[in-house]
Amino acid sequence: MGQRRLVAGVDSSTQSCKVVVCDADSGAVVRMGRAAHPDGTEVSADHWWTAYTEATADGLLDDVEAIAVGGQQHGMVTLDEDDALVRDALLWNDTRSADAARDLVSELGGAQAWVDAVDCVPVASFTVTKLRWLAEHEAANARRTHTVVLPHDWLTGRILQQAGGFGGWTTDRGDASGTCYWSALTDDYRLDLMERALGRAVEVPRVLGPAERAGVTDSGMVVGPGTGDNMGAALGLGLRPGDVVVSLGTSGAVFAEHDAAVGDADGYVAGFASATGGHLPLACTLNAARVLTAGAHLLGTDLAGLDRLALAAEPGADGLSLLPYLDGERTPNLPDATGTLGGLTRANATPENLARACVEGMLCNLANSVDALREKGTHVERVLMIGGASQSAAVREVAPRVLGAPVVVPTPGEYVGVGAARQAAWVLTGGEEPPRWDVSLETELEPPSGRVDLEQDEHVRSQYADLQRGLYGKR
Ligand SMILES: Nc1ncnc2c1ncn2[C@@H]1O[C@H](COP(=O)(O)OP(=O)(O)O)[C@@H](O)[C@H]1O
Ligand SMILES: O=C(CO)[C@@H](O)[C@H](O)COP(=O)(O)O
Repeated sequence: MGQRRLVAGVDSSTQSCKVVVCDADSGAVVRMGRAAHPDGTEVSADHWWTAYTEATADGLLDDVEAIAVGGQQHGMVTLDEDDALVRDALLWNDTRSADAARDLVSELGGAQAWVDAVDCVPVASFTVTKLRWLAEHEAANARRTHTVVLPHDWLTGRILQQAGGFGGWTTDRGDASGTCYWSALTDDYRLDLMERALGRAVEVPRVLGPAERAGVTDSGMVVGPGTGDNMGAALGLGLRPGDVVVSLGTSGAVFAEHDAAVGDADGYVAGFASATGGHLPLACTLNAARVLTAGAHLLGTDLAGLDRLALAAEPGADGLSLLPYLDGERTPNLPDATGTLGGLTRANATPENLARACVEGMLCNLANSVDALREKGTHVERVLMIGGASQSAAVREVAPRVLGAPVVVPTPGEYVGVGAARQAAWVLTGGEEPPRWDVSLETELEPPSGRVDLEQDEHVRSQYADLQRGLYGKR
């Protein structure tokens, strides 16, 4: 038998850094490490390096031949001419650039003009809006900025700076497409849009091909291009036509592989690029798994307790609905919104109903994103549900009903990390396609089809939609 070859994938996400070491042929996870990131929407990139170092301590990367990094998308990492950090990174969930987003949209001539340019409508999450905020609020930092990179670009470069082999900053199509100054329509930068935001164009990372090397360390470890975390998850899951991913991490992300741009001037679906050379239309909420932790906290219980309570309530929580905009919201674009509990009466004011409303509210918000993808021509044959909150029993009960599609839960795993590792294996072995790695399923959940069930499910969606419309006048 030939010797086993090892590759590693990193998921440097909002809440933590997870590193998986996989068998390059089969994708089997051999070992893994993790470390926490600090909370907050403004974080020094140095923390990501500290967490990566901690997660890979004690020889985790021994004998690893190639590595790639998947990272939280959009974060603005500013570097001076010596590549030192100018300021803390502003993350995807930092909403201070909401006014900048509005200004940029109107200055270019409206949402359609942005869709024509980069297939995305800027919202506070996107890097271009953070650059405008920097120019308007921190002129000295804006002037010191020589290069702008994304979280995964920074960690990839830092690995090479530390271990030898750094040849300049790099990125990939997937993550670059989340800046709004790189276009998946033309596969090229739109530095005029960066200049519009920041007042001048600065250095940007070189965009590598899907299986191109970012570098090789002194010890001979190949470093892949890496990608955004959602593009990494798509690679890790090996999506087939009809698959739509609903990822319930800090963010709620809904996406599918596509062979063409989507062009959504309503701004629900962003026209991102995939890590394999195609498109990855994606709708993303700021509020997902942490709605459940907040709900549990409110009820004085833990996540298992929240599950028990939610499962003891009837669908629709006896009329109680939650608009889950606890951290503001991005999809729909309501950066200043807060959470709203609607339909509260003395009769329905129970812990069970409140727990149910948290689960249903989080999922109704994401169901709107699934519908937006459907409206843009995505065929939804089944939903692949991943991310921390996919482990919740109540989420598993409610998801197929509210999303209106069969839901499969892959065997629990770090799919962003596995996707990055699959990219690393691809870079190592070459070839037109990434290596075939099988994904096993833990469970398949069919939506109930009885008349009463369907009426209940429709009711859950419509009471949520009524509350939303009443307060904000839109989906
Ligand atoms: N059984 C569970 N029920 C609900 N939420 C869970 C459960 N297990 C983990 N989570 C939540 O999942 C989140 C982490 O998921 P993850 O996909 O790793 O997020 P991220 O990639 O954004 O860091 C945390 O907010 C955690 O509370
Ligand atoms: O902004 C987006 C996608 O557009 C988020 O999905 C981030 O990429 C962060 O993801 P998680 O930390 O929740 O995995």
